[in-house]
Amino acid sequence: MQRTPIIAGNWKMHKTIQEARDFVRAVRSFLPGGKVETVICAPFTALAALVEELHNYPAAIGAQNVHWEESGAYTGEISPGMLVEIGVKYVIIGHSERREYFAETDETVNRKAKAAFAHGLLPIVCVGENLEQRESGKTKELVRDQVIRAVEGLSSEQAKQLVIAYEPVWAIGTGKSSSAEDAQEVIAFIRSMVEDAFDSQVASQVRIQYGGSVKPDNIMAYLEQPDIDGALVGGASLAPDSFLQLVEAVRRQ
Ligand SMILES: O=C(CO)COP(=O)(O)O
Repeated sequence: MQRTPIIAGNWKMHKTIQEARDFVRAVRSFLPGGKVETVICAPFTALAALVEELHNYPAAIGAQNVHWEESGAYTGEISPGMLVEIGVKYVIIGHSERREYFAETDETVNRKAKAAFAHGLLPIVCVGENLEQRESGKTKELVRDQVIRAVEGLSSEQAKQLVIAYEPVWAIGTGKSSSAEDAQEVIAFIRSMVEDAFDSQVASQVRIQYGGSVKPDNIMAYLEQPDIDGALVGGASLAPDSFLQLVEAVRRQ
């Protein structure tokens, strides 16, 4: 089963609407279609403008969070239907920054993933260990729990469309990326967890990215690994040049 690699920029809390427009105007005519899927995950305020700017260009837009309810007394939250209404296709769920600073749990990740699928949004579910967990040899145990709990109750059809991002917390924004071999080992393990939870067909179709200090000069090493289907990129997705270099690396793969 050939999986289309997916390169996603996670802008986190960066870029005003105008900055977002300037960015995509600089990159959009260089985006390849077909062999690579390009996604930009932007702050809520910039999403509608990005959808408009990228109309007829080969890139999808993602949000960085979503609530599981469709409406209600949830001050400050955004529902799946609201994102779909403006043309958003993906949503990052369970990023380690949300788990750490905003009390995201495996349970809320699961609720959000189910709600996203129910409304036609595709989740990019983030998992990954922190330094202490890694140093005490708990990486696989932790990642297994996060994956199994995230996919609970999803149908096989939904699970096939899932994107999982393996992002070791100690590698995020630190410049200390995981070695490609270590990332491959954990990502192959995640794929085997998906097989246990569903079946081998689902496991061969689910796309699993690496994230954590990915840059144009190290992305190739990850892409050469058999189970790594692209990258979720923070810092290096913020400048048009480095973003395009990352996309180009995936296209050439
Ligand atoms: O958190 C990340 C993507 O979601 C990774 O961030 P950096 O690429 O800046 O390390």
